[in-house]
Amino acid sequence: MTAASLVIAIDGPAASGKGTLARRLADYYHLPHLDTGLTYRAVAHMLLTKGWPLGDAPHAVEAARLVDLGSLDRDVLSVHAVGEAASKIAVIPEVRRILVDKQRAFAAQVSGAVLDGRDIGTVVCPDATVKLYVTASAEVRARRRLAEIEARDGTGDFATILADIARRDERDMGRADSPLRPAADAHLLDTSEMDIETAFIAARTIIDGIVAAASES
Ligand SMILES: Nc1ncnc2c1ncn2[C@@H]1O[C@H](COP(=O)(O)OP(=O)(O)OP(=O)(O)O)[C@@H](O)[C@H]1O
Ligand SMILES: Nc1ccn([C@@H]2O[C@H](COP(=O)(O)O)[C@@H](O)[C@H]2O)c(=O)n1
Repeated sequence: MTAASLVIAIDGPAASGKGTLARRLADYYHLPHLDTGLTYRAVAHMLLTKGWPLGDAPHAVEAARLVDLGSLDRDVLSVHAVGEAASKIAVIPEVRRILVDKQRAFAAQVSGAVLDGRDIGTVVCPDATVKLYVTASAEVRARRRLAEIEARDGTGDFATILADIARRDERDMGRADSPLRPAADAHLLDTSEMDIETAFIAARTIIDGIVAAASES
């Protein structure tokens, strides 16, 4: 195996730190990165902008077809309401099928890629070189999210954020199509007691071990 075929699949619940880790790993291994959550957010954002109900499957499918991976605007899509809406449209199977096709095309680049989301190791890239399932307790995740919000605009309520995270977990883990769960061959990374640097080193240790073992075989 060469670095050219390195596909790193990262899954985990909301605010577990998978995006932060994915960006660090992509930079370190010189790989393109796709935050697949942004693709679901883009669909939700289109529906919200047009005033269409989130349960309106035909319009959601139309919006999914229009998603352009090169034009995902993190600043616009990262607002809380869009994330909530994204987890509601993410239950629509046809929307998932369209977005998964686009995500697979991204993963198929000659260089390899890093993708993070909820179903990367289980559905999008079942043959990924390395699968990581990043998690942390709901309380730790809520604390991190609160710190992030406070750093941005100075306001946030821990209990509300914790309730949001619990609701999002329930929706993402409980849906019928592609529920969030670790792939059978995923490496679990519980970062509850790790800072960002420690989690990054732990992930690299796993990845480098897999790459080295594959190059010896
Ligand atoms: N190991 C860590 N220790 C402390 N803070 C962390 C750690 N990992 C990530 N963070 C911080 O936690 C917050 C959430 O991280 P991040 O956005 O990467 O999570 P995520 O899993 O991608 O979330 P989402 O799926 O909701 O987009 C960020 O503010 C990030 O800086
Ligand atoms: N592979 C994925 C990625 C995301 N989702 C859904 O989108 C919501 C928003 O994701 P963020 O990571 O940007 O917070 C998320 O709650 C999921 O419902 C998905 O289903 N599959």
